[in-house]
Amino acid sequence: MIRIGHGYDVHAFTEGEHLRLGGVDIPFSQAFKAHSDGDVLIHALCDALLGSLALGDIGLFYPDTDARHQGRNSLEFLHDVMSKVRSLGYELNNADITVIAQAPKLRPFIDIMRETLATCMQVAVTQVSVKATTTEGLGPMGRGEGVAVHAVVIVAEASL
Ligand SMILES: Nc1ccn([C@@H]2O[C@H](COP(=O)(O)O)[C@@H](O)[C@H]2O)c(=O)n1
Ligand SMILES: C[C@@]1(CO)OP(=O)(O)OP(=O)(O)OC[C@H]1O
Repeated sequence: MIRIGHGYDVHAFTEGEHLRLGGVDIPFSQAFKAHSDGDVLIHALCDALLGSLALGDIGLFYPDTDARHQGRNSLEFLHDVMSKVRSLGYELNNADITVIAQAPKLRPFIDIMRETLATCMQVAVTQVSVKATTTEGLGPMGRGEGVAVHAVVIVAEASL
């Protein structure tokens, strides 16, 4: 059986010197406001993986009321979520992720994000797509108030 999952997350900007996106530190004039490291891309990806198996969402497993998650590297959430997926007998077929950000320009960082995510999930880099788009200046992302991410995954039952 194959199953599809979708995840969506938004984080606002606050003072800082880089953005953590897809497990990569991207130089920028601001950072993400969050309880963890604020990696909005990984949060959306975790929600897509959890959603694909109707397991709930990231806040259910890693609540922002738990001090253990304060400042935590979101790659650890992703690694743990993939373990849950595999423990139920599923493997990731592919993930397609769209980052909505007016700035910074993400193109130079796309491939290292793909490699970082693929390594964390123990899949091939060809199974992980990351794309970026602006909103042509429209809305909160267009005004540079933060970043939104959509993630879609297909998971498939692992063959015996
Ligand atoms: N933060 C971003 C946003 C976009 N890109 C790249 O630019 C292309 C054009 O973006 P539009 O929003 O004008 O369609 C887009 O396809 C991305 O390749 C980017 O690198 N970083
Ligand atoms: C990741 C968690 C936990 O540290 O906090 P944040 O980094 O604030 O991220 P968010 O996507 O708002 O919610 C999930 C939280 O449980």
